[in-house]
Amino acid sequence: MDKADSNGIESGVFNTADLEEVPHGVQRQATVLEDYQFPTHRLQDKMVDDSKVPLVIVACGSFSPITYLHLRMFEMALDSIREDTNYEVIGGYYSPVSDFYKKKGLANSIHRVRMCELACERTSGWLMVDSWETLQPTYTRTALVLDHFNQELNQNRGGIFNTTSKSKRKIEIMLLAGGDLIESMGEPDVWADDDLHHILGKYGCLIVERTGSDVRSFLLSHDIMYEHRRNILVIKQLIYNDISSTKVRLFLRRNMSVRYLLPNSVIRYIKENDLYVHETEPVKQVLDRKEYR
Ligand SMILES: Nc1ncnc2c1ncn2[C@@H]1O[C@H](COP(=O)(O)OP(=O)(O)OP(=O)(O)O)[C@@H](O)[C@H]1O
Ligand SMILES: NC(=O)c1ccc[n+]([C@@H]2O[C@H](COP(=O)(O)O)[C@@H](O)[C@H]2O)c1
Repeated sequence: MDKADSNGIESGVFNTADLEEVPHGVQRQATVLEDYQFPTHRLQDKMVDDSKVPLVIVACGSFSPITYLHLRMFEMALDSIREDTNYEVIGGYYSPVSDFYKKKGLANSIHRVRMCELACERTSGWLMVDSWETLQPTYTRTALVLDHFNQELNQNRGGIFNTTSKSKRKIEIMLLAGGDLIESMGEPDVWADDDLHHILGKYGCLIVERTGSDVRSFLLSHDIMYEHRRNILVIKQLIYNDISSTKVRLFLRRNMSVRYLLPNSVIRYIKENDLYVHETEPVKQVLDRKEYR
């Protein structure tokens, strides 16, 4: 079997996503904690290649709204992992941040989770959304979000079966993030040092380079990042994609087209629920952000 085919996610096992316009039921997440169940409907339950290390990728963020860039990040990660590592990717999750994060432009989490669900179910064959973070009574730090995934995957499920289904192995978990999120780790009072050691030491990070930012120099300059550099994989964007949720929100407010920036199903959901059009995020602030300079 060709190496590229040895991963279930790439071999077609997961490539069964319907086309966007084909109506079909979309797996829905709980909206209250009592009903919560960890989503596993697209999680590979058995290794394809025992010589590899099983890996689940988790992307934390606002996703207000989710765009094609957020979807592409996972595909770029998959390519880099196949090329440069010995991991077998067995699943990918979005974990939208809770409403307590109180960032500008954050639509209600029920909407953000739903938009991620539509995007995953209608455009991907392997991505899922976990609403656990949004259902917590307070804001949850990213280190604890990764612990939740570890609890679900390794403690509650006991890991993943090897090819013969006779024994189970521990699943590794890595945080997928853009260069800007990583650079925020160098800003004072945003991340606790203990959390950074926990995230980078116990788990690891896949960093998608962002246009105009030099992630490698940043990693070199940051002591904690440098210490854990072997757990960090920098993913080069070979086709630059800089779709911005902030700008999408601005376009919606100005009644401009956002087609081909995000899936049609998400655009339809935004229109149906009248999202973002009445926002008051200052336009100057939107355009002043570092990435637009
Ligand atoms: N242009 C980009 N290149 C690489 N990664 C990106 C880019 N834009 C966003 N990301 C990454 O996507 C993830 C989710 O981002 P998030 O939704 O929190 O912010 P955002 O996409 O910058 O949106 P907003 O405009 O609302 O701040 C983060 O890890 C972020 O670093
Ligand atoms: N201390 C922390 O755990 C910490 C700090 C900043 C951002 N984050 C996370 O990063 C993600 C993106 O945040 P921003 O949109 O602010 O870049 C969110 O999921 C947020 O929870 C975590």
